[in-house]
Amino acid sequence: MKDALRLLALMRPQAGWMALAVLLSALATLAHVALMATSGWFITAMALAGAAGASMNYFTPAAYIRAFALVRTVGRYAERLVGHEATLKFVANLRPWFFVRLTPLAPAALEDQRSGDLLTHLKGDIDRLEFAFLRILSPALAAVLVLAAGLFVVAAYDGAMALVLLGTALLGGLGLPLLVHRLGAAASRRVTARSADLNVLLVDHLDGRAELDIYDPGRRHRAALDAASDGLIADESRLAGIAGFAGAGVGLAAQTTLLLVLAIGAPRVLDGSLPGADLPMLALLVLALFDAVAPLPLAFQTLPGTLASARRIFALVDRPAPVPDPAAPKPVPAEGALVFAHAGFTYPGAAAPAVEHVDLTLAPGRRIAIIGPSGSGKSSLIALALRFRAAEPGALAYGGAPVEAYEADALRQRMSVLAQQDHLFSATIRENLLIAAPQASPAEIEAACARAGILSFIKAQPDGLETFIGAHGAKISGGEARRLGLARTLLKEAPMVLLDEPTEGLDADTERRVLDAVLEATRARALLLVTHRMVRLEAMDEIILMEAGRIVARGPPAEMMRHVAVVEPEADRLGGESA
Ligand SMILES: Nc1ncnc2c1ncn2[C@@H]1O[C@H](COP(=O)(O)OP(=O)(O)OP(=O)(O)O)[C@@H](O)[C@H]1O
Repeated sequence: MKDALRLLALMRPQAGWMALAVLLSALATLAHVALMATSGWFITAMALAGAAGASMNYFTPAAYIRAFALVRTVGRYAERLVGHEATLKFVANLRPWFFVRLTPLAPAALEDQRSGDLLTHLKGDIDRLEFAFLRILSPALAAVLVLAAGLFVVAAYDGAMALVLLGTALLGGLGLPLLVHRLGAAASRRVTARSADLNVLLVDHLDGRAELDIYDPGRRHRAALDAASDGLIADESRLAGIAGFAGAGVGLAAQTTLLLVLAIGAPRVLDGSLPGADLPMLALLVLALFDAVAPLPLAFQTLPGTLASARRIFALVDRPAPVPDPAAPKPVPAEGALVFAHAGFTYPGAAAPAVEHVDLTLAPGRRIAIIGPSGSGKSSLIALALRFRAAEPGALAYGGAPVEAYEADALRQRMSVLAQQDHLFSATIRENLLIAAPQASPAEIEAACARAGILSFIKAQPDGLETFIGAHGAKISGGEARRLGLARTLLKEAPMVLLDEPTEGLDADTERRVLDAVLEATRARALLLVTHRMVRLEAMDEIILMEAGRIVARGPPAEMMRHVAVVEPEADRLGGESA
């Protein structure tokens, strides 16, 4: 119920359009009902007049019939137009509403999302919410209006007929939908959950198809995918069966009403208390009224799945942002020192802190290398710098003010970052580069690519910068992808450059050349270099050695190289377990 009310509240800005759509829908259906009733009356009256040899004015009823037909057609058209306008306006608000709430959650609060889950939220769940008005709310409200008007008219002719209509309309319009809801609620909710599960399995299956070929010859993953698909098909078949049963039920209710109206009206026609032409009019009127009832079972059937989608969406957007932005953010200074003051951080649910008591100042022009074994907290420091995570305990400051005083996105504009798992888009090399600097000139692009050691590769491609690199850079090698990511990082003119393992996957020669170029390109900027590899560290101002989240040693290169040599005789293998 809470979810339904919240969904209705989301629709409130479009309430005017939606009310108009409901009114037009009711008007079009009522015009249809009136058309049927008048036609029934007219044909019978003409037949009776003909049989009696009397003459009658057929201009007026014919004019009514034309008018009702016109109103029905124009009404339906206008109802579709206004209904879809209302839905489109709702959609136009709903998607940004979702994105605005989703963006601050990324990446920290979305880590537990399964691959493909977000896609399901965006596609299946949001789509279901979009149609909540057209498929559920509008038919239900229009049916109430149409049936109330129909009952009023029928009651004016015959109370018993009105009671019959009330009973069968309640059966067909409420009893049957409730039964459909009861029979199909679990399946409808399962369809929502199973579509999500199927998407997750499918995305995993496609992403990991090479690993599955190697490690899953028994095709267990494929079997799970098939089982999920079969489950979904079974539920959808069940819902289709129930929908068919409901359609037949509404038809039965309509025909039964027709028969009962005839049974009640026939004696009255015979005793002269009801004009002969009025009986077919009433019979066709009640029959046509069931047009308003027909969509209700499906609306009730759709309801649980729609509410399940609403619940999934609300559960996601209600997650607290890991690092909320301030209400009145300060402008971020163009340059400044990034200071970690006794900073610590523990991942939710983790037994031990990933970062503990870190003091560090990354001032303009300063170069700091962070080294340490795998899992020692190096990347977590970068996550703190980027405000993807908030330090607790301790604090971070930039330009003299706590980082919490700034909007996180604005602060990130001062940084250029090569993440450990840098994302390459399914796009061309040029498009991937321009994400960092949309205005970059061809000369700047070329310079960044040359520094990252990827220029000759790009030039060797038949399509050059227009080469399409595939999903996650699947069409280029790991080392090429790393260098492309680095070129993108160097293209952005930010005062702070944070590089997490920039030369991972490069051979020793290329590594040295690339690092020299990086050091040259970032000469006037602040550089934080996270690395396992002891290459060109002599060019750093400070080297920090981390272990288990703590800084265990720090100092200028000459001193630290000796220290590292003691800590780790094979310095190039700092990532090993023994470090
Ligand atoms: N998103 C996360 N959720 C929970 N724990 C995490 C998460 N990311 C990292 N950790 C844990 O935090 C600790 C520090 O990880 P971090 O990635 O900062 O280490 P690292 O020094 O960068 O390692 P590597 O050199 O292997 O990249 C590790 O124990 C790791 O398992």
